[in-house]
Amino acid sequence: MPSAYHPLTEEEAVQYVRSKLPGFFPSDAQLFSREIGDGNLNLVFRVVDASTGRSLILKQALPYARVVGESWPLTLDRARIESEALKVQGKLAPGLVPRVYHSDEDLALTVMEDCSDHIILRKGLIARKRYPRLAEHMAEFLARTLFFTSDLYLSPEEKKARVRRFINPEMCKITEDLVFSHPYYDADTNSFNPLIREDVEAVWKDGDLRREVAKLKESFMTCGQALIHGDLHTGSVMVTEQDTKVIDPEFAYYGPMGFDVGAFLANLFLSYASHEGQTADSEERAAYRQWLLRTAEDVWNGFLERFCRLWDEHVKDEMWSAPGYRDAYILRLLQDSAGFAGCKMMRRVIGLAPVADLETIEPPEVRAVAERQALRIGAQLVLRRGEMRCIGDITELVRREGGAE
Ligand SMILES: Nc1ncnc2c1ncn2[C@@H]1O[C@H](COP(=O)(O)OP(=O)(O)O)[C@@H](O)[C@H]1O
Ligand SMILES: CSC[C@H]1O[C@H](OP(=O)(O)O)[C@H](O)[C@@H]1O
Repeated sequence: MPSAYHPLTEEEAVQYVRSKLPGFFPSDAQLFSREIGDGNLNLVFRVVDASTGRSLILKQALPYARVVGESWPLTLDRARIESEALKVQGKLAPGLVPRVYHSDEDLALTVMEDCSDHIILRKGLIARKRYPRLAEHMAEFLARTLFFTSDLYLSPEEKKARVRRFINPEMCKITEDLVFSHPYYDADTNSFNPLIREDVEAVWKDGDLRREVAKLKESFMTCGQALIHGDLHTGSVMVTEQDTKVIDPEFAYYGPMGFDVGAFLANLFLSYASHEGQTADSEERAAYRQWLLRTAEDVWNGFLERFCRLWDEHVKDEMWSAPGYRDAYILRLLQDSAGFAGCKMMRRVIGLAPVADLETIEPPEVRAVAERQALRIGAQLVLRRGEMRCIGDITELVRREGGAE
């Protein structure tokens, strides 16, 4: 750990900002600081000038996982990765991530644009809000960040230099454990609704499912296709009706593109399952579920259109231009996305770090209905990913497996 490192207090966050970003606030401004972090890992301070309302976010990594405590030590290098990834993404997808004002490797922190006029997408989805521009923005973010960081665009030398910069072994290990291993056996970290124990035990005994998840785990560990966000769930996206910001890329590394696409789709499908479990008016609930699936389709179709356009404009390598290669690449990406989406759904039902979409459903009997749906959808996405030919096949599967029991 760098000797200068210590976790800041709210007061120290103010002093830090005054000394390192002297022009940001007037020197006589009265600054207020509050720690607002609600994620699993880090401190997040919001510093505000009360008289003008001008503000910023200072995010600092702790040397352990906040959600567990000091017994789970964690690399501070994730703050460097997050800062660098935000800068790369900000260049490739301008306006779709918070601007970085300042980074400090010794204190493991990033000072960035305050997006507090946005809300965390997961909260919006729980409240059944619709976001008309979300699909377009996510399609743009995914297409541009994945295409321009891959071998399709970069020279082999530049690509490998970037792979080196974004080696992120400790954060990848968390995903390898929590997404691809622990949910598939009786691991200590698992935590699930006791009412679905039979369904969870069926997952643990399902040899076909475990074999297919093992293949996806191998792909996560070995396929360095592009600089991926690495944790693109709906808690990592902040929204207004008109705007979208992707935050929190501390899990970024060179991995399979389908892991990002799949993560986002998975969280729309988790929301889909969660609205089955709610007790609100059924017509409104059904209409909202349709909006979620339409959004998933629009994300993929928007992504596909942009990705193909970028391919046609920028791909120069003789071999990447071989007949049928682009279509084969995209089909594999769709099928990978389906498989990764399945894993990301099952981990949120069985493993550590559940999602509020499901966790907040009361009583537990109603929650269990939604959780079983999520498990069924997740398992079928993994098992049948090779049959998926277009996004409609995926949403059809979600509709079928997400029906009443
Ligand atoms: N740039 C930002 N602007 C406004 N709020 C933010 C910003 N970054 C993070 N937050 C708030 O802090 C919370 C935790 O941030 P996040 O980056 O997800 O932390 P963690 O890595 O611990 O999960 C978010 O849910 C959001 O409420
Ligand atoms: C102990 S880390 C668990 C879990 O938390 C991360 O999410 P976030 O930082 O957005 O809260 C990530 O999904 C990890 O798998």
